[in-house]
Amino acid sequence: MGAPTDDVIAFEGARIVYPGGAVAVEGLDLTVRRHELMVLVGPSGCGKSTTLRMVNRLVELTSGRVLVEGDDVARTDPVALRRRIGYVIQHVGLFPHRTVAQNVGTVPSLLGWSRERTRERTAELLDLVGLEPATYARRYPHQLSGGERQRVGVARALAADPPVLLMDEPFGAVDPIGRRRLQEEFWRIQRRVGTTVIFVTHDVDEAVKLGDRVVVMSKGGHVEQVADAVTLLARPAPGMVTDFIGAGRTARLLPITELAAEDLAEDLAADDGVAHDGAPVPAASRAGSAVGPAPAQPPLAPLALGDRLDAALAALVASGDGAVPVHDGAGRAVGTLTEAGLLRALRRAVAAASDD
Ligand SMILES: Nc1ncnc2c1ncn2[C@@H]1O[C@H](COP(=O)(O)OP(=O)(O)OP(=O)(O)O)[C@@H](O)[C@H]1O
Repeated sequence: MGAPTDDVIAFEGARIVYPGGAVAVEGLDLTVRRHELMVLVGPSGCGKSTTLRMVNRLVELTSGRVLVEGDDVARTDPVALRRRIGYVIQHVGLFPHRTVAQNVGTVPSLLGWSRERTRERTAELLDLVGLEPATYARRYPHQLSGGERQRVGVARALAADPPVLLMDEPFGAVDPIGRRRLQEEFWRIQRRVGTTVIFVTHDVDEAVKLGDRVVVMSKGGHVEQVADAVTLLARPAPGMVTDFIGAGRTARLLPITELAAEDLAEDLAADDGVAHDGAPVPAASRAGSAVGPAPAQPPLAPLALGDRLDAALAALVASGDGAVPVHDGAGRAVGTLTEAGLLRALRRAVAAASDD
């Protein structure tokens, strides 16, 4: 291995010309930092998958270099390289005749881990992706839903604790609700495990939700902009990026911006039927947590500091009077969110991006 560096993956003038002459990636310079979740987003055919596949040598570079942990991949045995790099694709490609546990244990077994260690690791990974080992370990892929298969794919890719994980539209074939859940769970897993990830999608919402940094690509693997999600939405580069992100970009800030104390009205006397004297707010009345048939008069939905602005907007719309009580997460009332407060929060996000 090369010297440790904070750049786990480096593309240096990486160029791919496919047989037949198609220039898929013209010359890419990009680095991915340790523990970073970097998302590549761009229109169909711009070279995202090709970029990913250079890293594990599923395509060979025409010129330039790709370094993984300082090692030039062209000089690394492809089989050894792929054992060090997790790879998750849209149709996850589980082995159909092997159980979930055997699928997850594939790379550990290839690496010669003992049965005991492989079994422990498999159970740990299934837990991590939210699949109860006692229920799922012995099932076969055809006995799983699409979302469960993708979870097994993620568990398999993480099994040998690879420093790098490549994900190519991993949740693309999952229905929208399952997809949102997988995104949230994967995001939490990545924070916890700290694997360096390159994640390919053509979905801007997915990109800004997941990415520490988002790379917007255009045809030929051209990097049009690299930015954190808020900066990308608040200050997209003129031209291709602005067109690609689209007119809804301000609304896209809502699910990735958190409600802060400074967004709340100082006057806490809103007539909302909820005590503002520090009394705990029942968690069951939080937005989105209602179960069963909707009551005729839905309860107000108090928000917590740190809730995302899309939930805040929904609560404001539902409130009818344009004011929603907010608690501090421990149930202590801290103020009221009004429509003006929501706008303040959005402007705060845009202003923070401008400071970068
Ligand atoms: N095996 C191949 N042989 C020849 N050309 C290819 C091959 N694979 C991809 N290409 C071409 O290279 C370009 C980049 O393809 P790539 O799959 O990397 O794009 P992408 O951004 O991932 O697209 P999508 O979002 O549609 O998956 C495209 O013009 C594509 O037609």
